Amino acid sequence: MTTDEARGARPGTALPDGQPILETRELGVAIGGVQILSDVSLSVRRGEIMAVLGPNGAGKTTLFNMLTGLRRPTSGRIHLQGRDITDEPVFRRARLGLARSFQITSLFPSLTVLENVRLAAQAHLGGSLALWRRVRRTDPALDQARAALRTVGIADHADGPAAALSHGGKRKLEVALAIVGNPAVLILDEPTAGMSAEDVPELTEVIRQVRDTHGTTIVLVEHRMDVAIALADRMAVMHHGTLLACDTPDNVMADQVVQSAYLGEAL
Ligand SMILES: Nc1ncnc2c1ncn2[C@@H]1O[C@H](COP(=O)(O)OP(=O)(O)OP(=O)(O)O)[C@@H](O)[C@H]1O
Repeated sequence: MTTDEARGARPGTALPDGQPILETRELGVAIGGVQILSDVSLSVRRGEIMAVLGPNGAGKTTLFNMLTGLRRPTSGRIHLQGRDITDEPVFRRARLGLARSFQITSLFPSLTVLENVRLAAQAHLGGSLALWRRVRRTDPALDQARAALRTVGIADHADGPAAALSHGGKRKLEVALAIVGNPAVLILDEPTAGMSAEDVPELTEVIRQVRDTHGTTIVLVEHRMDVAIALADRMAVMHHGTLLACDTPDNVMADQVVQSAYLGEAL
């Protein structure tokens, strides 16, 4: 474990507010000789919510995969809290403070909601994953799990099976699993995907709560413009594998280049 990792659950908090916490520099990736992403230089400030959006095929998922370590870029670098993480595997990025949303499929459906989050907390704390271990008077993993469930607003469902949660409840559980280690940066891949329109405002409020109560920097990959506008301090618009604009929602919406990129493209 490095000094940064040993410093605790939120490594590198020495950077002041507003400073870049996550940066890509001239990031590119070619797959099978085809350039999928080119020259993406994105700077995410500490404590902001940034939405990455763009039409289908713009390169959002590819960028998400490179930030989280699932895919290696073929050019450019990625920096987290001033440290080059381009070649770091997923688990080391997590230890350095970068968390990503989990898929619903990674839940244990027959375990309770609380047990699911407690397992994630134990993994972060580096302890045993045994559910049957003796219950101690103080269990940091359990405390962290309960706190995460309160933040996302599903504490009332803690003792019920994860499988019994509604779709919206499961999306909140995904957020709880991702925040349980108190990450410095949280990357969410289309957090509202598959949700009914009436459930969306509640989840966007949960995401805002995570930032407001924990100061977590949040990058969400989104293709719903309404969600991005409602949540984001800044929006990064991708188009054909390049970064077209990165600015406040108002400025992005007024940007002629962005408008023409979206004309003729189904959102
Ligand atoms: N493994 C791959 N092999 C070949 N081409 C790929 C691969 N992965 C992605 N692409 C291509 O790269 C481009 C960007 O894809 P990506 O999935 O990143 O876009 P996206 O913005 O996430 O799209 P969507 O909103 O539809 O999910 C697309 O043209 C896609 O076909």
